[in-house]
Amino acid sequence: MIDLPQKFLDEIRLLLGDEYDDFLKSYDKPMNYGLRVNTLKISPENYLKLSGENLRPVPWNELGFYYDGSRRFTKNPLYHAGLYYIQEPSAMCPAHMLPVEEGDIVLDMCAAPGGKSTALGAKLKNTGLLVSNDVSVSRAKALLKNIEFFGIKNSLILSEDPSKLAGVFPEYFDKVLIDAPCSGEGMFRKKPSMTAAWERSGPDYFGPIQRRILLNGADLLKPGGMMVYSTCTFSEYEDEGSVEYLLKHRPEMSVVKVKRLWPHKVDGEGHFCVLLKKAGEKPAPSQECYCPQSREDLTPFHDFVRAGNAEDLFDPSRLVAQKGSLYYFPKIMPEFTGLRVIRNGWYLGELKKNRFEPSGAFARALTKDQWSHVLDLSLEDPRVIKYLKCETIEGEEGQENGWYLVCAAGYPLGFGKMNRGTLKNKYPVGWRWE
Ligand SMILES: C[S@@+](CC[C@H](N)C(=O)[O-])C[C@H]1O[C@@H](n2cnc3c(N)ncnc32)[C@H](O)[C@@H]1O
Repeated sequence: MIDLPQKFLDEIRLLLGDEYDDFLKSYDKPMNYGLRVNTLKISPENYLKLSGENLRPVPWNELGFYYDGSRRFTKNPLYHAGLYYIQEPSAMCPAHMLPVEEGDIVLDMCAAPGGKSTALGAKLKNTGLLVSNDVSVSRAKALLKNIEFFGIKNSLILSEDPSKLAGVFPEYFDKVLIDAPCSGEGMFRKKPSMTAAWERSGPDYFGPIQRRILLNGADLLKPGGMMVYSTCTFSEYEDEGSVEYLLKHRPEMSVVKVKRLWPHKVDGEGHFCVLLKKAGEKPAPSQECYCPQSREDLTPFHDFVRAGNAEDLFDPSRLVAQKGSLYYFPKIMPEFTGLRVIRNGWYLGELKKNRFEPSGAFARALTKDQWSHVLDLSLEDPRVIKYLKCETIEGEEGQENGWYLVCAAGYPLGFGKMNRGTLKNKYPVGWRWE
């Protein structure tokens, strides 16, 4: 049994009344493990077929499944191909609740490490714009990896304080998600060490932070826009209390629906989500495309994509070179000068002297049929793991020299350069299978 703080227990008893004993018993239940399928790459049905897994669905998200925690689903080529994200089942609720539509401009305000951003990106289907922000630079870097792993091309990753964003992008977003920092009461079962953190910084510490972020979120939202506020805590001060504060100070906001997940009622940890709407008529969609042009020579990139028969994928006016790194900007992009940028657009690779080195993110956002030279390995082929471990592998008989898109079961993992039957590995070292 976890040693729960008495003050926490007293508050829960007050909140739950008759259900208090059931709530306490939930701490003896086994933990739930979940994965969420990446629909940018595969449908849930096809994932189950391809993996051969018989997984129980998560009731509140059709893309989510429970799995047996004694098995490591991260040690799987399909995970490395970005086909799913490992996510606690209750945490699948907030992004699912936000009604994102194709073409929307979406902000994920507290995004790292990317559980909700990857879900929002999948909903956008690489249309519109996904701005994923986290105030912590180190956490924003983990977020970047997950965005790239998923094959999301239309993102702007920032690391800023929400008040700064509100100053730069007033009423710019169609949808905003605030998965706020909180006292984490709903995670005590998953991470018992969080009880000590709660004693140091509990609801009284997080409440004012949440209230400030919520006001900024409302100011960032277009009239007619929608916002989800979520926490993984039970505290009424942090949940309903923060929402009440928002409604009082931003009367144009109203509650559409509320969902509370209790661990004694569902197979998942504690979570609170509320969907809010801002009054007013939605303005015409933004057409702004900020693409700072540079004088760098892009010939090596054009040669590279021509050799792969992939030139048509790119509108040259959206190719942006920044000190030798090449990005493809989304169709919609606001001017972001002065903000701390972790990533702008789809990172394609490095322009070296007379040659181009493709990135892992480039490969991940392609489909197998978008590149002419493919080394497609079956899931059982030992070369898959060798490739993911950044080792040199052999190609297939008769494969000519050049850049190959290495795939597992048809899903891109990364690039490699074939030379006389041997493939030089270009898988990013930071993504290496350990
Ligand atoms: C609950 S976590 C977010 C989890 C994330 N949404 C996911 O699904 O992977 C809360 C995040 O808020 C960030 N954070 C803390 N204070 C913040 C602030 N004042 N503004 C923006 N983000 C903040 C933390 O760095 C942390 O990554």
